[in-house]
Amino acid sequence: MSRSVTVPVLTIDGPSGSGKGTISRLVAEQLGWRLLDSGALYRAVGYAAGAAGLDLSDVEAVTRCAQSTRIRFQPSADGHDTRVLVNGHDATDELRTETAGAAASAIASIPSVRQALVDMQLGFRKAPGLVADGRDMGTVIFPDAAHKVFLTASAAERAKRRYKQLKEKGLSVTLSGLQREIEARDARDASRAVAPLKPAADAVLVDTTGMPIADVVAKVFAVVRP
Ligand SMILES: Nc1ncnc2c1ncn2[C@@H]1O[C@H](COP(=O)(O)OP(=O)(O)O)[C@@H](O)[C@H]1O
Ligand SMILES: Nc1ccn([C@H]2C[C@H](O)[C@@H](COP(=O)(O)OP(=O)(O)O)O2)c(=O)n1
Repeated sequence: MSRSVTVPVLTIDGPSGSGKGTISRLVAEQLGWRLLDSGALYRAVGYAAGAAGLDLSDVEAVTRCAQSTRIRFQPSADGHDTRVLVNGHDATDELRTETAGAAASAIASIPSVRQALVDMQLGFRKAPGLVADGRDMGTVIFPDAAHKVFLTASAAERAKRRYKQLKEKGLSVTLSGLQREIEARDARDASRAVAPLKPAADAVLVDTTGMPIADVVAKVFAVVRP
């Protein structure tokens, strides 16, 4: 058995806007564990492919892009958030847009792109533990994780959360447009042949509709420290 397998992992999967990023960050802080934002990797590849002018359906070109894109997570100067550097460029703000989410979802349906990102994701598993946020953390990347959670919320609530979040960032979005985009992205993520969005058989399902963030954190924390 390799050493990394003994490092505990909490996987947090779920659809867009279910709270994965928020809850993962808070629970990782409480546990003192590392954090893997796997969605940022797919967003970074989608962004790099777009910046290089690639056709996102060109499987070979996008796969080469996934294999060669340098992605680095770095604490911001004030230490309050994490910046994502893509080939040396701070692309954090561009990566959070719904356009970047849609590009990520498109390239994430290519099996060889997913394969290209496996080792990088496994490399985050280091002591004292890892909280891994994504779509296939509990099913494909860390199937042996001791703790698995699948977060959900109604599509209407997830769209409202995303609307508020993007508005606060000064982006021009509409609630109805966002709900359509989120539902289209979830449908694509859930229906793809490889590593579709679905709960692991041994995941604890948490419906966060109407549930305050602190309550979700407490519920997820209790999965690891009952
Ligand atoms: N339980 C909750 N109640 C209200 N707002 C939430 C809740 N969980 C997350 N949010 C907010 O919703 C937005 C999207 O959450 P995020 O963690 O980015 O979701 P995901 O990573 O699943 O896409 C953020 O602005 C976050 O603060
Ligand atoms: N483990 C993962 C993480 C993300 N993806 C794909 C599918 C998602 O629609 C996009 C963006 O993921 P991300 O978690 O950043 O998106 P949300 O914050 O949930 O809206 O990437 C994936 O296929 N597998």
